Amino acid sequence: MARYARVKGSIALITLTNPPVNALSAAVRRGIMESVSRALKDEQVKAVVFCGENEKFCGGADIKEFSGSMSGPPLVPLIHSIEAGEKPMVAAIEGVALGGGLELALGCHYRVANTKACLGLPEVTLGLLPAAGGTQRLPRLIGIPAALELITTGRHVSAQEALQLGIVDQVAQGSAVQAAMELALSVIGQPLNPRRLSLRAPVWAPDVDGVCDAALAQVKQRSRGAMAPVACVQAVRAAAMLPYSKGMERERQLMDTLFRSGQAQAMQYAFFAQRNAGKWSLPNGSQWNNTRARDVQRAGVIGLGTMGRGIAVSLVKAGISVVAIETDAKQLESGKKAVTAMLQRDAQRRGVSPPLHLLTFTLSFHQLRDVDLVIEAVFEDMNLKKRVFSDLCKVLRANSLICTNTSGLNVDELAAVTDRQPLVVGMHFFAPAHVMKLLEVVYGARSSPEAVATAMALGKRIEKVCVAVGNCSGFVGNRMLKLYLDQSVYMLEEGATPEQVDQALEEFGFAMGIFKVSDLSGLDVGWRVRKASGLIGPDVDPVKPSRWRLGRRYCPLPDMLCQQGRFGQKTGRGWYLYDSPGSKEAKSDPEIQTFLEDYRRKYGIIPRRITSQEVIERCAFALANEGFRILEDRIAASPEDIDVIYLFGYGWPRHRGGPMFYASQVGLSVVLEKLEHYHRIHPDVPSLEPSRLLRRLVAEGSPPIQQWKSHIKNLRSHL
Ligand SMILES: CCCCCCCCCCCCC[C@H](O)CC(=O)SCCNC(=O)CCNC(=O)[C@H](O)C(C)(C)COP(=O)(O)OP(=O)(O)OC[C@H]1O[C@@H](n2cnc3c(N)ncnc32)[C@H](O)[C@@H]1OP(=O)(O)O
Repeated sequence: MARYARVKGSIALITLTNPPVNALSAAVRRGIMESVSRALKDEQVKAVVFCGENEKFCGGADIKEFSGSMSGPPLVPLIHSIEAGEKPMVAAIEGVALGGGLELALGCHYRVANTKACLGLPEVTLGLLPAAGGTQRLPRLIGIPAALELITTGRHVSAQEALQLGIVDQVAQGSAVQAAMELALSVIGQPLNPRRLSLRAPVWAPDVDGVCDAALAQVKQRSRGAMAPVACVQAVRAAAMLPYSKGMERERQLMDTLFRSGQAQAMQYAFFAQRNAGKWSLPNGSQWNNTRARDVQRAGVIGLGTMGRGIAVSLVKAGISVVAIETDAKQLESGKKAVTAMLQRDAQRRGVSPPLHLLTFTLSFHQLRDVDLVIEAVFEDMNLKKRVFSDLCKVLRANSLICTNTSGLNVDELAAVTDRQPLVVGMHFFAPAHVMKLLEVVYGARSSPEAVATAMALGKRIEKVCVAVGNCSGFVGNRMLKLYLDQSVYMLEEGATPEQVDQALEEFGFAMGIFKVSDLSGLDVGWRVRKASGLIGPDVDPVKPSRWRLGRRYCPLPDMLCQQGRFGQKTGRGWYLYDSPGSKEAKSDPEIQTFLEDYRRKYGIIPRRITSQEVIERCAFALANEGFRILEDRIAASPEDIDVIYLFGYGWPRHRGGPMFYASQVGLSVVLEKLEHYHRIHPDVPSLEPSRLLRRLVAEGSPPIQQWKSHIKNLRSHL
């Protein structure tokens, strides 16, 4: 899996051949080893150039191999043999040089990239560190601070930035391979020791300890509880303090620990889950590779509130013309100002001009007559949305798609008011829509595969991580979220404080606890939904609202907060206190403590101590349990899809893989036992009753998550 050729008389060209990204599988490593040895032996060969097939240098180690028993020549000695070779070795970097790919290039004596190349050490995003010498060679090449930044973030850099940092020696306008061969010819006979990074002394920098300590504090704050960023700092610190061979030992020890950690498994699972989500399938057998998406050149966006603005920005940035509609001139004007400002800020950051010519702002539905697709983003009200949908049918071309950005309303009910049910799908964006990566594409009972394919392709084009899901109340993400929120507020009733619950969740790895997130999103949003669904009405006692509604336990605490005008950050008060409306720093509010104590007294609840373990178990297992029900109901095609939704839409920590992966990692029988335990204590919370699928999987011997899909297929007929 490496091709050897002699070119220009004296150059050995070694081409890595393992499409699509020339990952360093055992076969590729063997191919490189044999080719290097051949080049070193061949007296005609005076220099060696490495490149990758299809203009992609190398995407790094083959991640799939990490989950099996690794065989073939190990990478570290292989790269060492390249560096130690007595002929100049030049890396010709086109496309990507990532992870082990860049480490291979760092083992070469020279590096040439073409203008489109991108380079990086993204191992940290897989729960690992660059363990083929990357943590020792890169600091010796570009210094401690720059290496720390690249290794702890896993950021990709352009060829131009790589040149400025000193990672590459040259950027070629055309072919990097041609340029590398010319460079190779020009350096024949020159001493190689100064080019061998491993021979360089540890890197001196003023106050190395201080720099590393600051980096450590930063990574701990940024990725709570994640081991890999911490290990990356420790390995780079070793490059500053120790000779190369000792630094390599440290790199290896740290990698061993990470490699065996559940976190690395979780993050590698997340890597593949994200890519598999794009390979959607519908219950009728239509799927990503047998359905054609339609081309979308022009789109309409109805409603320029927070969501509509973000959606319009995302579309325009991808080069799609947008007709943006509002019903009232004042709202249209303020929407126009906001969208324009967002595009201008983005363009300024990227040093380009804002694509404002792609935007039309109008009050008239008639301007939509030529669009290929419309995304409705009006207020979350079924009747209003139905009116918009039937109005759209009067002006749209017969073959234009209608998409709704509802966060949980019935897509079939909306489709039923149109003249084109097959062309109606949900596109559930997350706020702010131009920032958040997740898009749930919701297919209804009558949505055509073509409509789903079109929404998925459009989502990909605007750089979203898209997951196709079935139609049910709340779809996947919000259906599960409801139960997570329920558990959180029940724990407040039972004795916890918002601070305790949030702290437990943040220690688990969430960037923000659930109560801080609720304050950020606005408590009035859920209040309105509960009113619309009939959970709150005139028959509810305003003094002592019932804790039992629609046949199950109900916690009125969030409603009571809203009645006090505590809507969260926007009103300066919610579960926490803020200095002023709109400010972001959450402070404990003694009034909330008193409010909770009064509440418990009123209902005769004796508060008890709730541990962090209970918080995590009740929240995470309630989520996973509903995930199992979602799989039973065929609303999600796989546990991976559910996990991707939680990773990209709900801040689930990546080093925990997602709620379904977490359940598999904890052990399905443990999850089952815990749910049985909590359901016994809280029989009035039906969602804690273990799902049938969970019971079945445990009965089947708790297969690994990768096998659930086939078990679900077999089990479904028995359920
Ligand atoms: C028992 C104890 C032992 C402990 C000690 C062990 C020590 C072992 C020493 C190991 C040495 C370490 C070496 C190194 O430091 C480690 C690494 O290199 S880890 C890998 C680092 N590389 C990456 O993280 C890059 C990952 N890939 C990407 O970011 C992107 O794929 C891309 C390269 C930017 C391309 O993006 P796109 O064009 O958008 O394409 P896709 O992302 O859709 O990918 C296409 C296709 O390729 C598959 N793929 C991509 N990269 C890899 C890879 N590195 N390995 C395997 N497969 C890869 C991807 O899954 C897609 O597959 P498909 O979905 O099409 O099937």
